[in-house]
Amino acid sequence: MGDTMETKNILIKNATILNPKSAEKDNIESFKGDLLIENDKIAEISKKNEELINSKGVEKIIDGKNKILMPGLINTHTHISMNLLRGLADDMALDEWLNNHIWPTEAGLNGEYCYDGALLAITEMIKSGTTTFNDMYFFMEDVAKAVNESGIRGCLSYGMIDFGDEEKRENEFKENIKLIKNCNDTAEGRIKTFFGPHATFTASKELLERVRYEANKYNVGIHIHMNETKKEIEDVKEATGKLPFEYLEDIGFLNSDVLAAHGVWLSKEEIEIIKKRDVKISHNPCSNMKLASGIAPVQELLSKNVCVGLGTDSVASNNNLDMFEEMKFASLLQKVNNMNPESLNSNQTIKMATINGANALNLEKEVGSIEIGKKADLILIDNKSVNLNPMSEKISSNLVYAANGSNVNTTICNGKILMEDKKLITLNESKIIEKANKSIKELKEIREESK
Ligand SMILES: N[C@@H](CCSC[C@H]1O[C@@H](n2cnc3c(=O)[nH]cnc32)[C@H](O)[C@@H]1O)C(=O)O
Ligand SMILES: [Zn+2]
Repeated sequence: MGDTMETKNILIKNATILNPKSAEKDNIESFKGDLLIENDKIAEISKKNEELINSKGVEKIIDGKNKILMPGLINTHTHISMNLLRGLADDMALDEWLNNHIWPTEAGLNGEYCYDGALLAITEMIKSGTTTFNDMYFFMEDVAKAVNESGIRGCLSYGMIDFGDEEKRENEFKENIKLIKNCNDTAEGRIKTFFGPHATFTASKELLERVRYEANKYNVGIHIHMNETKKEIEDVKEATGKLPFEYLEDIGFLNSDVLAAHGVWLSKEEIEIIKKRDVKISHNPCSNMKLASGIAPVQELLSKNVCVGLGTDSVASNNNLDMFEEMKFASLLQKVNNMNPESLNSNQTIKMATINGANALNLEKEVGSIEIGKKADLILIDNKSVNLNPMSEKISSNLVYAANGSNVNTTICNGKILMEDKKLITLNESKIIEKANKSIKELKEIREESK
């Protein structure tokens, strides 16, 4: 790794600092100031007119003039190795997309392919300002390797599917527990591990019950797909006689450590269960729109103080990992759905992509806002970019409605610079792209041969 990875103390001077403060209240502050990073943490924040931070012992100064400094974005639902499958199958519903295209291609995956896809995704995330992602997939120790090498922060779970088959179930637990044992809290604490039961229509009751037991035992969270499509609701109702969240409530699965991706089709009763158990929701507007799954009742969930973070899902249903675009889609979708332009305003949307995401991943003590003592996961955005001018008085407005990932100039994670002035420090972009193209070509050949 390059020199900059070794940087200990960094001073960012004269930046416009945007800080979503708490997950509960609708408050975002912005001010001009300096910020000092010591090792992996935010050590000092000075507002303009206050005493400037003493630059003694500072090894690196970043000029924050004409830049917005904000927390790195948090993507609460991904399958990053699927970056290899970008554009593989578009314009169809989830059921057909998974069964006829995604799953048959995934059958040829191995650890090396997943590593290649993960690096492609991490490159895209660092370039577009994401510093934490929450991932569920296969070959997660290879994804962990990519996280470790790149310097990003990741919550990793192995996606468990048993379709009621006991032998498959045993294997899935073995894989997920191995991931937890080998990777939890590794990479200077940047990697956390979760259990990843795929969904209530692919995982049996036995699997789900055991996940609750093992999650308590290992003290890790749970990442699951929930209530994504109408078909799923009907299938679960037919199999269990209940709606998905009612079913999970009945088997004692739900707790504040559960992060449920999607939550599109929710009954009033299910929303009450989510609230009561403090289950976290990851909202994935682009994926939900692209697969025509439906519109999640985000405004309603937020008004009931349910924690809703933002996610992209994989690029096979998005088709990118740009959290700035995701913020815009999230906000606009709620507005048109409620026929109310005040729905999901820009401050609420920024919070979804930062502090709420941290809260959803049980990382709120570490990341998601700019507080002394938190990890230095920060991004700088060029406010000289043409699409950000004139700069609105309300900074969040420009960031949600006008910005995109390519406006990110510098990305810092765990106090280490991963991209400076648009130059990647830890990763070799052209090599990663070349390798990923080779891998997907091979994967397609494997699929053809197995037909
Ligand atoms: N161990 C499992 C792998 C599960 S990984 C997670 C799975 O979720 C799939 N996936 C990706 N996006 C979605 C979605 O939006 N809904 C449901 N599943 C998805 C993805 O393709 C992958 O197969 C097995 O043996 O099949
Ligand atoms: Zn998903």
